[in-house]
Amino acid sequence: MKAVIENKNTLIIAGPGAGKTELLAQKACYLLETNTCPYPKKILAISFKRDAAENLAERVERRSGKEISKRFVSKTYDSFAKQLLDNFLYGLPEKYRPDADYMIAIQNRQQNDIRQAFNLAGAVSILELSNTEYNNLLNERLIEQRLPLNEENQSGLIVKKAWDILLRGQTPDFSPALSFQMISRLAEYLIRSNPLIQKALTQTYSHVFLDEFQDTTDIQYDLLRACFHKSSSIITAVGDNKQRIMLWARAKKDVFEAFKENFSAREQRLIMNHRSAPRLVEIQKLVYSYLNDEEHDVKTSKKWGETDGLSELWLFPDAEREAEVVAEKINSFLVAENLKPRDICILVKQLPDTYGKMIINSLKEYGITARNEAVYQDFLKEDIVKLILNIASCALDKEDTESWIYLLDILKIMRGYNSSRDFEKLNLLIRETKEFLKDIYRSFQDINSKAMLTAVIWKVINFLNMSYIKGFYPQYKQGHFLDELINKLIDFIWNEYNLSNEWITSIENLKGVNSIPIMTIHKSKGLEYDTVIFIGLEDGAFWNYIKQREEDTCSFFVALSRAKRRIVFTFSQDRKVSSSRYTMQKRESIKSFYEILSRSKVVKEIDFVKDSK
Ligand SMILES: Nc1ncnc2c1ncn2[C@@H]1O[C@H](COP(=O)(O)OP(=O)(O)OP(=O)(O)O)[C@@H](O)[C@H]1O
Repeated sequence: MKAVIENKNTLIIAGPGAGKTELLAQKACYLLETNTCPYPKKILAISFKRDAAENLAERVERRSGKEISKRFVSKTYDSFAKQLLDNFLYGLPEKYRPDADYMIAIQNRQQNDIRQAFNLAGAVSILELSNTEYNNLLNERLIEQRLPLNEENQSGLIVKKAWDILLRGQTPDFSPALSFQMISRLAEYLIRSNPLIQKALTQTYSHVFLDEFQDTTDIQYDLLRACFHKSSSIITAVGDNKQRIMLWARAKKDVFEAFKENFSAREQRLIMNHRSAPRLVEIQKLVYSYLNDEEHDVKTSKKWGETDGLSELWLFPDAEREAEVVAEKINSFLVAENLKPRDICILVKQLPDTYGKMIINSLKEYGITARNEAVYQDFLKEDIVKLILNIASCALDKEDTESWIYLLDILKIMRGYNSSRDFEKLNLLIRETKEFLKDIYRSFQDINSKAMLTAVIWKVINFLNMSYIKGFYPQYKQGHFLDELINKLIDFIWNEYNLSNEWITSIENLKGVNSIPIMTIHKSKGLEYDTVIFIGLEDGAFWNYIKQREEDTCSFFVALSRAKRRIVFTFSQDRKVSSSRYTMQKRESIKSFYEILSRSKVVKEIDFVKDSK
């Protein structure tokens, strides 16, 4: 409770399942309902992933209602930085002002865009480097320095020239493209050069929440400092340094210490684990002390009995046998234990398609679907995707009241209607929407081609009205992102329809209601499942363990701590991983993980190798 009502800059450090996210939700409700965040000021919450930002906003809305929670603004770091840049583009000095139509350079494309920009900038000597050195250098060099860049030496000039090309493009065919890291650098420079924007920001947000603070990068930290250092905004950061698995993505190693010092933040600790059953917490404690040295007393929730929690290690001769057994066991979890597909998660260190392929096929024999969630995770959290899918759901299924309420709430706010005043308008809106949904229902029945599905989706968008959409969701104002999302949505729905031949099922399957998610540990951060099956606790999966022992152990910890009641690890003696020529798997370099499992005395080993002989 103390952490909820504390009204000073605070750093809350706590382990997995301690309720860090929950605490932020409770704190938001407390601040808004008691007017400690005085009207019309707002709370800004910044998370790393879209689903985390969304999850937090939903928790606040459920408790305090839609009206009050309008003053709770939950964003990702990327969207926060991008919105600052887009809203105040002209506040940037001309030299660093991007073309207003810049595109987002993402993942593989980012590497190519940046490489091309450097090539165009004439970095001939850099071209002699190896591919990895080259990419590292380019990715680092562009963003390592605060702006403006030092242009006094030759290499600084090349970096600046590459920035110029990425900011404004180069004729004939190189379009302006910025990575999110570049956007954050620009946003930070913008705030630093415009004290009035910084003032407006701190006057808008009386409180700022930072989730998963251990993953904050140096660039994001710079941006936070530029925005809120020495301001009246009160910051609450929550995190766990044992879940620090983003060092490869430039997470700032000393971010806790820096925050305490720069923002005079007080540290508080939570010692509960509300999530995991006691036996699983026993294993977590051992990993914790392996990472930490300090003894740590974690309390578990009273909802569990003392001996609750199951952990098993399954050993296999090869990945085929592994797939058979995993599918058979999952089937029995669903049937005998009455679990739902979304109660189970298949986790992998990386390459979900490679590690999950055979399991997906074996599960099909039981009529169970599993899918690589990376493809859908962020996409399904996009506002426009959720809205269109909800419209499709309530058009196709009259009983779906949840989607109907969701849709009506958004339409009301989009059109600026007030529930207690605009009675007539609201009635008309309800009638119009019902008619429209009937029409959409009929249109769905006639669809027999992708072109017809496209026409129906556009009918929905036109009903919503493009300018209302862009007004309501400012993230879609700039660039081609909205069009890309709509095209992708049409592709996905059409694929699902070709598999099930039934519209309601297609929409449900796309939402993932009926499938078991397969994901990497990175993607599982902040999530929780009754049962977690970690596939491939092998040297091959932790191939860089020797060089990044601490980060990999943190990954192991994150995987372990996603489970509420049961965690299973698999080891297969033979597994083909596409990037390697060798198929024999070992568990020598990660033997400390196995020692921890064995020392905990709660992990049951089941040897399917013997069974197979
Ligand atoms: N005070 C509480 N009482 C009961 N249950 C709680 C409480 N706080 C959190 N929980 C529940 O415990 C689980 C974990 O909470 P939450 O996701 O907030 O933890 P976290 O500290 O953010 O975890 P992680 O760092 O592992 O992602 C959730 O199911 C949540 O609903």
